[in-house]
Amino acid sequence: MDEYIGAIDQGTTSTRAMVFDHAGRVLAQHQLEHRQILPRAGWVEHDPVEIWERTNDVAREAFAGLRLRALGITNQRETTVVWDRRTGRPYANAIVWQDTRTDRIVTELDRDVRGRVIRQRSGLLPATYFAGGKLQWLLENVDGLRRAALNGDALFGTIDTWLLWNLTGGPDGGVHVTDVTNASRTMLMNLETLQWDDQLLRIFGVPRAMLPQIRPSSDPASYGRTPDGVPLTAALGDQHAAVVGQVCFAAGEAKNTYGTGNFLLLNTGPSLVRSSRGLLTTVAYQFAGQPAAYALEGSIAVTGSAVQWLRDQLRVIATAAESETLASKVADNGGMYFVPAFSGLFAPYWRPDARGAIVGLSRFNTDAHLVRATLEAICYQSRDVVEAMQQDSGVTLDVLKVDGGVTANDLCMQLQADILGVPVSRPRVAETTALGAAYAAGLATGFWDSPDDLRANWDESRRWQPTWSSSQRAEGYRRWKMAVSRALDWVEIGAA
Ligand SMILES: Nc1ncnc2c1ncn2[C@@H]1O[C@H](COP(=O)(O)OP(=O)(O)O)[C@@H](O)[C@H]1O
Ligand SMILES: O=P(O)(O)OC[C@H](O)CO
Repeated sequence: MDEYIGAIDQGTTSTRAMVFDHAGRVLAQHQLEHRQILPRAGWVEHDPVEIWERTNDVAREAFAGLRLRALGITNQRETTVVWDRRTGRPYANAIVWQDTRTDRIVTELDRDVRGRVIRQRSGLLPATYFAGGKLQWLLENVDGLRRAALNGDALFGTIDTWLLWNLTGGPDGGVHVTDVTNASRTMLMNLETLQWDDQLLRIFGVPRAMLPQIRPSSDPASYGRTPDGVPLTAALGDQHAAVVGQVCFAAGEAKNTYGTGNFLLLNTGPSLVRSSRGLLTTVAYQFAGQPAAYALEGSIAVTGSAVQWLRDQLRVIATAAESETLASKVADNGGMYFVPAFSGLFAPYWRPDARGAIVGLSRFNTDAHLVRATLEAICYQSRDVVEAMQQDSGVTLDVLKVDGGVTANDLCMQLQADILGVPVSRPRVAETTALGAAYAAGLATGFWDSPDDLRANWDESRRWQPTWSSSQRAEGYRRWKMAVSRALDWVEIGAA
């Protein structure tokens, strides 16, 4: 019987299980959404038990009848779970990466020397986005949690850790591990030693006893086996998995993933590049027995989720795909710009005080202009991070490799090429996140021999060339920057 590699991709909006063959082709897949719990303005939660159940459901469907040589896990990053090691019950809902309840915590940290320590040691910056502040909030607000953490009963994990612990037996001996890419998003790991950092743990008041062990992203020995005996040989954050899936193994190679948010990562090789323009330094991946590869990252909080907002809250479209048909009815944005700063603005601005703004409205505007402005906002935000990345790294992109759910939208990809002035290239398998987790798992078991083996699997399905004149591009970007300035200084952090 032939053998394949399985992947579980636990994303912000849905969970997918996929099976790949040696050529990187998809053999089977199944996907299920889970609830977005929005208890207050700015709060976003997931039910960890629901996520675990969805994971089981999609795995059962996709893996049925197929023999798996190994399984890789990839996940939404930063989302924070705490649970009881004796029962497996979460102490609270998971706090999702988009949640802004920690804005006061991080704003205070940035006012003194602690902000500098966080930047220097973790490669990140004080922001609501990362796990450290979320864990501090839980320790301060959930009754009995700090005591349970100190005596070793409470465990912390990002979603990789939560799934791996459950997959390997839960209260009956489940492994409590994370990988180096997920750990690099907590504000608790030292980016040079790749270990938890005592000074960072002190800043956030986090007891060491609740933390998982940090392991390489691809490793035959780190992650145990599923109840069916399939070796779990890889775990990595979804954006890092997409770097692997897009075979960006050389320094200077980059990809942009368009999902709930957008995440542009540039591989910088074994050297750690620090940004002076609002990008993050992060671990790209680490294969067992090798040094880590680092990346510069531009994270954008709201892109595909703005399309979801049009669908679910405003109801101007019935499906995400309809955004393309409606936006195609108009030739341009009709003067309208939409800055979807629902969680403040992430890279390169890092402004928790920003909120969504629609500007330039006149009576002429229609729902089609709003939808087109939403697609343009996805692309303008990407241009902001590309500009910062090119200046910080000295690398000039001659093509942008893209993937993720939004890249199904051909109009949006054409707009991206027009707004950037650079061709945009989509691979045959746009599910590069799951593919990257499968690659990392397969490399650990010898299913693939080396990263070079994987390059041969990458194949372009479509390329978009820029069509706008340079003056049109410059004028559009100038207006976008004006729109961004209108979205700032809205939330008065610290005001009662
Ligand atoms: N045709 C489309 N046009 C625009 N956005 C789309 C389209 N199809 C899906 N999306 C958006 O893509 C996102 C889902 O992409 P996906 O890569 O599955 O995200 P995630 O991994 O964050 O769950 C959703 O936010 C959805 O609104
Ligand atoms: O689940 P996605 O694809 O929206 O990715 C979320 C990111 O990992 C958040 O940092």
